[in-house]
Amino acid sequence: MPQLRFHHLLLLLRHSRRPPSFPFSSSTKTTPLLSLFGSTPRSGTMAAYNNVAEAPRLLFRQLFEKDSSTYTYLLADLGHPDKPAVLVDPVDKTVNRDLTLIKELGLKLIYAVSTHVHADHVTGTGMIKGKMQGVKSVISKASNAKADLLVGHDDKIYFGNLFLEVRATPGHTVGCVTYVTGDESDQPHPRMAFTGDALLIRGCGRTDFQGGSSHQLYQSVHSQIFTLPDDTLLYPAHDYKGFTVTTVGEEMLYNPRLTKDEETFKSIMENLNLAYPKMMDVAVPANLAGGLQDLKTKV
Ligand SMILES: N[C@@H](CCC(=O)N[C@@H](CSS)C(=O)NCC(=O)O)C(=O)O
Ligand SMILES: [Fe+2]
Repeated sequence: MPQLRFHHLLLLLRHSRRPPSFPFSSSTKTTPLLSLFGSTPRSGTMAAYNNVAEAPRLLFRQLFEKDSSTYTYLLADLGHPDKPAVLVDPVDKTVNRDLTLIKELGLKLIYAVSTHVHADHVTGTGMIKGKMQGVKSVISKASNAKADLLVGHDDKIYFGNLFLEVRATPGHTVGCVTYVTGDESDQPHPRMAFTGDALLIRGCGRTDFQGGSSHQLYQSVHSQIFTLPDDTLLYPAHDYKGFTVTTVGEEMLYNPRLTKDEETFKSIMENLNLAYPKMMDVAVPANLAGGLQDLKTKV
């Protein structure tokens, strides 16, 4: 590694300023994107840079449940003294793993949030409430499910100075919502959207049960997700092909269903011929009731 000189540092700082499309702050403070996601800089250059940068504010983890191929997302505001955290779409089978991680990271879980009434697995929200005091479950009012907080379009769910903005995206189910990250701190981060099953990577949720409608889903994605900035990171509730993340720009170019006109989309959706999820008869009633509560096993 060549010796780092003062003008190299200046160059690094200039090139790492946030792109103009990053939302939520007019601050010109520098924030290295790598460190936002917890990566440890290894090179001397990055270490030197890190010495002059602030600690990342947003903690983000993508967690996976293999039987239902479900993603659970952990977000926390590390800039707040309590480190308040939110879990999006926890699964009953992986609640212990998730709560252990939350404890190890010293976070205070305040919300366990669902994107919709899942048909393929039982939500972990009810179980979490029984295991960790003070956690509130959240789902959309339109889902007709039980939870502590019933949210609607444009509501904001705050954790510290960060929040999730609720966007109604019905079509896979009547009550589906997408949660979009927002920030009232002076440290901007890339915008992220948790799309549930409204938008899957190079796909979308099926529309053949739970009040599904291919017309509604098409309108929801085009009006509420494809209108976000192109560089918005999209995180779905499931992936069956090994993908982890996509962007609005990428899906608007390459989604094989949602790039078509609405009539073609409807015809694709009518001909998916998917078997019903194996857990559907157990999962839907349990999730409408807020998830099964198992108070016996504590982490
Ligand atoms: N085989 C799985 C269920 C697969 C499935 O139906 N996935 C849903 C999301 S969970 S409600 C879906 O919308 N899939 C769309 C697609 O194109 O795959 C099981 O038995 O659990
Ligand atoms: Fe679903």
